[in-house]
Amino acid sequence: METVENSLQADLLVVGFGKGGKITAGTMARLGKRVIVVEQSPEMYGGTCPNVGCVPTKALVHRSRNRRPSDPPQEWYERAVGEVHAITSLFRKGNFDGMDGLETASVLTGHAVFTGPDTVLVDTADGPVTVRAEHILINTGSTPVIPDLPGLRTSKYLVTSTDLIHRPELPKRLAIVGGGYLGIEFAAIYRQFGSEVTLFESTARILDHLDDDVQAVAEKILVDEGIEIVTGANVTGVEDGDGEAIVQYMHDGHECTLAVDAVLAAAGRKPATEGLGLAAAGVRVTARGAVEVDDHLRTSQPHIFALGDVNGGPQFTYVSLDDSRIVLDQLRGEGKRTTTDRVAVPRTLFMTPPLAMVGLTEREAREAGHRIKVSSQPVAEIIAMPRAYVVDETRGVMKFVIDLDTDEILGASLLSVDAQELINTVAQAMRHGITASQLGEAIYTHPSSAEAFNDVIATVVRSDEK
Ligand SMILES: Cc1cc2nc3c(=O)[nH]c(=O)nc-3n(C[C@H](O)[C@H](O)[C@H](O)COP(=O)(O)OP(=O)(O)OC[C@H]3O[C@@H](n4cnc5c(N)ncnc54)[C@H](O)[C@@H]3O)c2cc1C
Ligand SMILES: NC(=O)c1ccc[n+]([C@@H]2O[C@H](COP(=O)([O-])OP(=O)(O)OC[C@H]3O[C@@H](n4cnc5c(N)ncnc54)[C@H](O)[C@@H]3O)[C@@H](O)[C@H]2O)c1
Repeated sequence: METVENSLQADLLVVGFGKGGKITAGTMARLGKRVIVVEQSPEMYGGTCPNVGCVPTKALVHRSRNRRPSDPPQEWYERAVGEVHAITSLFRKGNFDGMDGLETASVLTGHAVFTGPDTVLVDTADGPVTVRAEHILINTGSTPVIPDLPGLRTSKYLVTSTDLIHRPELPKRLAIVGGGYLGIEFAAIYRQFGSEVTLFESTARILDHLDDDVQAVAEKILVDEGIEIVTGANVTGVEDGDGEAIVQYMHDGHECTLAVDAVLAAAGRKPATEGLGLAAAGVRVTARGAVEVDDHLRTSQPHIFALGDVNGGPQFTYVSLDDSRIVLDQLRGEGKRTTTDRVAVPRTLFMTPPLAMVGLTEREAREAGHRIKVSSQPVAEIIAMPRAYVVDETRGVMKFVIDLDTDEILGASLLSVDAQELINTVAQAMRHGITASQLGEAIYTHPSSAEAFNDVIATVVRSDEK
């Protein structure tokens, strides 16, 4: 790297050590390009996912499920938090070493701000450093939305997901504002560790995008685990009391209150563009605060790209990873790959059992004008899948939405043990035109979860056939 009076010159500068930037940076450095990755926090090498997102939360899901009713909640939780920190430290170090150890790459720790279209000022512990680069990637991720409710933002009981997973004290009573991915996952985790959990969701029901049949099974699992779910909730404020917070809300026309030890904000995450100096770089943002990009993830400045949550796309680690494929195709490939190439992008909400989805729901398929048939079975009734009984997890349902005329798999909702793995097989089938019959009549190992497809796809519960 060429250094002149606290300034550095690079071929590629990555602002934010997220997934997509990391993969692009590593690939370009291995090709001999001079690469600098800037990360504002030494606790965040590798970004959200390995430090405070996917990895620690799924490690907590696992540890919460291992707790027996006789295990003391606080002790068990504190040990789990310690174990999870050991995992994230290992991954963080791996991320730093894996990048900084490359011959032509270095990691610079400090907050970055654009000062021009090709320059960024980094506030490092050793003083400011200016980095100039030919290409720049914005990969700064997202930050939690804290709803603007009276008393919430200033409450000393307010926590973000990051705050909560770092605390060794298990909240005895936890209120969660927002019943999306994060809210439901945290509700399930903390309930299983022994907290009393109340989930407030403003829409009329949780998991509203799901078909009624799957939604009902998922909600029942959460309720049976002891999670209090308040839907159509209008949280009107939070007041700090003596050693507790009082959550105020309207429900069914009544003013209600709930005393809790912590209030988790789980009302979505917004692209991290504030204070980045994007105006100085001539990079436009959308009305929702995301970096504006085209299908190739180029910003309004052609040499600057934005990857991951910051570009306003779906907020998943594997989407940030796929963003890196698009950007790498621009930097060293044919430049053909776009975000519109994506087909059948699966999603998993890690409640227990996990809820995984891909493609269209039954409702969406009908709205799109397909003549369909629906194949579905409760997990407990899938004779071809003894694994559910083997691992003692027979809750859930599997559902496929199939085009009646072409046998194309239009979508699937799998609420079952191993669904986070199974959904990838379904998505791959959808991408490559494998029909429902072919997926349903394939040979699978035994006893496994995939063999459920043999039974479920053959079990047609509804059809538009006249
Ligand atoms: C609790 C939780 C659980 C999740 N679980 C899952 C899951 O199971 N599966 C899944 O696919 N997704 C999950 N997600 C979403 C996933 O973590 C994100 O979509 C993904 O990490 C986004 O990656 P990214 O590449 O956009 O950047 P990030 O990984 O968010 O990295 C951005 C980095 O930029 C740094 N940064 C920001 N501003 C600056 C600046 N000005 N200067 C220098 N550095 C800066 C930040 O410190 C951060 O390290 C979860 C998210 C959360 C919060
Ligand atoms: N397993 C995973 O892949 C996973 C896990 C966690 C988070 N994530 C990602 O992180 C992102 C953020 O997750 P999230 O759950 O915070 O966002 P989300 O957008 O999934 O859900 C937010 C929920 O909060 C509700 N809400 C908003 N304001 C409210 C209010 N004032 N009162 C009550 N409810 C309110 C919304 O109706 C919505 O249901 C998601 O987009 C997701 O992609 C992914």
